[in-house]
Amino acid sequence: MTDFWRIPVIDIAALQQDDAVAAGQIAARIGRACETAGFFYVTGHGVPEPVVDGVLAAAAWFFDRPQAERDALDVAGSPCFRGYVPMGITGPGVPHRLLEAFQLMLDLGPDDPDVRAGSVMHGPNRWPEDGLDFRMALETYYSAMTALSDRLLDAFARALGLDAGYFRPYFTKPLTQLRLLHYPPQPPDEDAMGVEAHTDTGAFTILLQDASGGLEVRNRAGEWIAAAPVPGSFVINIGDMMQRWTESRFVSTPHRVANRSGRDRISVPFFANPDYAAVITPVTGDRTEPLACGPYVEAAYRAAWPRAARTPAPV
Ligand SMILES: O=C(O)CCC(=O)C(=O)O
Ligand SMILES: [Fe+2]
Repeated sequence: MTDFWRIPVIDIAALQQDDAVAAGQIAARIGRACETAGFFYVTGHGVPEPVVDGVLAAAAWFFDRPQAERDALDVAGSPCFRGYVPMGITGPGVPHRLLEAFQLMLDLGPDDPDVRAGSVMHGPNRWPEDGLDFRMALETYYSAMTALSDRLLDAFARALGLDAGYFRPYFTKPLTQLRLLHYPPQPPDEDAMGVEAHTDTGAFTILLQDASGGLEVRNRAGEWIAAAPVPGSFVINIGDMMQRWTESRFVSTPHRVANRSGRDRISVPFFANPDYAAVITPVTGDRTEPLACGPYVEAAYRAAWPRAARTPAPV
């Protein structure tokens, strides 16, 4: 497998035009990036700047609220992993993290069939009391990311030699999660990380990072490659599920964050996950067991936020 020492920047503007040849060329570049680094930047993505600025401003507003207000939205009070995750709260065996978060998924009311059935992955989002602008900024951003993720899914499919729409039916009521992350400035002598080395669980991630820097990606030689902020871009990375879906043709690469910028860092990952009911069988062969998406993502969420889901795990 080829190693990498830089993370490619790919202008995907042509994916939005009606030019199959150009789209094919972009898809091929994306495919090569997914096979080597498992990480790439996109520019020319068409997400309006005010939408991006809006979500960063919303995050700054939220993390500036009094601690008591943030705590009122604690994910521990949510039956479905939505809300605020205070600093340092992680699963068993995971070291303290210099990170707090706000997270949401599809916003589903009591009449939704999955909510009625008691699913811990489906339910309502939680919002601060005077947070109408906050909510609008996040919902607008979530829609923009959904549209971008559809275009990326089509590019992944083309890169794999599949029909462009191959992945779409797996993402009709997706378990996709949006998180706002706040990394306070890290004391130089503090050896805790914002996020320690890990791979992402789901299909793929669209990450917005502010100008602080601090994200690093591990190449196969074990060196940490900085994913420095590129203005106007998003960082895309392949997750474990897409690695499995492609029988490791696309790679899920370890990465970590330490905020040594001396100021607060905000990032906004959008974790694209298929539907609860989706069953993933490898696109390139049949050597791997099918994977039931819902239980897999649910198990990862239960491990990450053990206080959040009061409903007992399915047996
Ligand atoms: O904040 C970042 O830049 C990356 C965060 C991350 O890797 C994650 O939340 O999975
Ligand atoms: Fe990650």
